[in-house]
Amino acid sequence: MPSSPLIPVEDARRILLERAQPVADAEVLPLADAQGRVLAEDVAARITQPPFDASAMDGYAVIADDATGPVRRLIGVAAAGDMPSVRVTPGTAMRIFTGAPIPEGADTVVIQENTEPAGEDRVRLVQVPAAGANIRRAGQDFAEGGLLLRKGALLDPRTLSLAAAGGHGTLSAHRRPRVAVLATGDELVPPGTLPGPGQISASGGIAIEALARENGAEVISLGIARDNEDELRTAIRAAKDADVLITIGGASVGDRDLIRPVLASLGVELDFWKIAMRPGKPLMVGRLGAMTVLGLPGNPVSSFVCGLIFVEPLIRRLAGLPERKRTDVARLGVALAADGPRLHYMRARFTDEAQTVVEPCESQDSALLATLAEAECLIARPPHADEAAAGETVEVLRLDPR
Ligand SMILES: Nc1nc2c(c(=O)[nH]1)N[C@H]1C(S)=C(S)[C@@H](COP(=O)(O)OP(=O)(O)OC[C@H]3O[C@@H](n4cnc5c(N)ncnc54)[C@H](O)[C@@H]3O)O[C@H]1N2
Ligand code: MOO
Repeated sequence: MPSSPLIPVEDARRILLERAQPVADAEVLPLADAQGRVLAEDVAARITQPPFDASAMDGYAVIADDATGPVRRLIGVAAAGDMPSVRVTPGTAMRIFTGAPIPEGADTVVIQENTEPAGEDRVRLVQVPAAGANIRRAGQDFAEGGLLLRKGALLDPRTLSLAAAGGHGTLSAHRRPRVAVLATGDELVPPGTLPGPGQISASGGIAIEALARENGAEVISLGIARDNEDELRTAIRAAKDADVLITIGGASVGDRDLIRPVLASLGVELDFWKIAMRPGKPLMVGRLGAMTVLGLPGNPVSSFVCGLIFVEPLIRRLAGLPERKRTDVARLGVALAADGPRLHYMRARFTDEAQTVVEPCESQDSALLATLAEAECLIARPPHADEAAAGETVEVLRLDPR
């Protein structure tokens, strides 16, 4: 049976990504639940921060240019949470703590290390800084009504903290893209179930689900379906609310590779099937209404590499997140043979501390997960690349971008 032409990886990515529109729906969420999401609208400060002139240090609030001399009479204590009611006048000082409002009249704070006791209710100022020192001015951070965060901002620890400081307990964030994942194959048993004769553990789904979550998706796990058209159709129908359906396995040309006919029977329009990529050749991409459908190959390294190259950027686009930069360059520690017609992603490790020299793992068989787990990057060998000598520069994809 003749094989269909393989489409280049870059063309396949373009076709997949140019159609993907960020999820428009938004929901109002408590700050903690909004983590990792993208802000759906501009956010203005509800309050001014700091709300009052506040001391930045523990010490004494005084008048800097006070001609009465270094010894000041103590007139009270200002602690964080208090509003001091007494005014600092020439010759006086108020004990003050970090975060407390500056009392009226005072214009500087002398840190306590630069003072010493001078009898009952008196303090000697050993060194007085210029007026304004150690004071955080009201509104220095932001002012009520000012723009705090722009629509599209990633809600991460820093932006969540800023929103909280600005008086927000909830934020309007975009819904996470919903990604349904279905593993297929009569031979698969769920992780944790010991395989019987002829069976293997379904390891591919957990990787794709984890990768999807890591990139901002909500995962709908559809479990494992047998190689049976009716069972596959029923499982796939359960993905009807998903933005993306990912199947694993059954993508190739064997008699039990049923994904393509099953997707077609459900009305999925295929954009392409089979790409010039190794591993990952049998990848198929299509659409069912607004849902993007990806049929990943079954070999777990193949499905994972397809996950990195296609699933990750797709989900990030849908989630409104910027592309994750994985590409880098490194020098080869060993020579490589010429490449075949497919872009070859070779599991590899860096051999130096600085991660500038790379060597491929010994076996590149796409069923071997131990080499995937120990790999640090994938060497990307372009289709038909000539032999490469040790020392040549190659493109790599970092598995854990730094
Ligand atoms: N005659 C040809 N045979 C194959 C070709 C080809 O072009 N011509 N392509 C090969 C390539 S490349 C790949 S990749 C595989 C992919 O095939 P399928 O997508 O149909 O995958 P399966 O046959 O269902 O499974 C392949 C392999 O992976 C195991 N598997 C399946 N699902 C999982 C899972 N969730 N977790 C772990 N392992 C899984 C399955 O047991 C098989 O061992 O086809 C080649 N064949
Ligand atoms: O392309 Mo398959 O994914 O080589 O193993």
